[in-house]
Amino acid sequence: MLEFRDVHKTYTTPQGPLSVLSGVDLQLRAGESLALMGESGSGKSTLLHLAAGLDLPDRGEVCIGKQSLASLDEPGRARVRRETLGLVFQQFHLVASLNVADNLRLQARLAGREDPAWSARLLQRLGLAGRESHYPEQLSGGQQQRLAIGRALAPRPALLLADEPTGNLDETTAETVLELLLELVAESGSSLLMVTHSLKVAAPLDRRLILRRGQLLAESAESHLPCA
Ligand SMILES: Nc1ncnc2c1ncn2[C@@H]1O[C@H](COP(=O)(O)OP(=O)(O)OP(=O)(O)O)[C@@H](O)[C@H]1O
Repeated sequence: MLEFRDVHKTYTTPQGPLSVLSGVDLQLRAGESLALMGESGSGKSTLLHLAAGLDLPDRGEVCIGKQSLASLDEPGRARVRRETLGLVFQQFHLVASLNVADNLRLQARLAGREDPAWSARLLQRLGLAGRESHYPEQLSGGQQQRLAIGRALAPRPALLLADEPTGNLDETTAETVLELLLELVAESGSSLLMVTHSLKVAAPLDRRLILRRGQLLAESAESHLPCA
């Protein structure tokens, strides 16, 4: 579903080149869920941006399905994002001028895959049935993030990319939102790549990988590393 092959990424900064990823290999199979962990600044968001084709590697290849993202032009990558990916970020990025029902159907409409029965089920499962005509500002933080998750999953994307999706929520709300996210990802049949700082958040996912010094390590390898 998603593959990184020997991916390198270096940013140019006023202080000189900053190498963030140096030889990342990753395979995520259809229906699989993977937590991407690592210290602040280790490159997790960079990796997620490359997976979404929002940025390109300096070396190596990122493929979604059999499609190499670097072989597409920007409109081609935008099409892959629209048709194949769901994105959820720490900030909810809801459209303030659209009500709950219209926010929910936005992504599915853009992907050309509206499914009223699935949308109605999502609304129910998100606890937002009856709130269709409300606007984002009338919802709590947890409700807004549930809506953002529902919007991303409305087209049943092959892959959901989530960057700290519960990072802006209090602990209790975060737990219920995460549980719901995992249930709906399973129902939708999507693969999941989720960035998180939290071992507790990562625990229920199929696999956990840690980004450290530009490379991906299996969770168990972390404890065998020499001191930094
Ligand atoms: N556009 C950019 N130009 C220059 N440096 C960047 C750019 N984007 C990120 N960086 C740097 O690359 C490194 C990795 O950043 P990234 O945001 O991927 O880390 P992260 O693991 O997601 O961090 P956090 O957990 O704090 O969100 C950081 O040192 C950051 O300052």
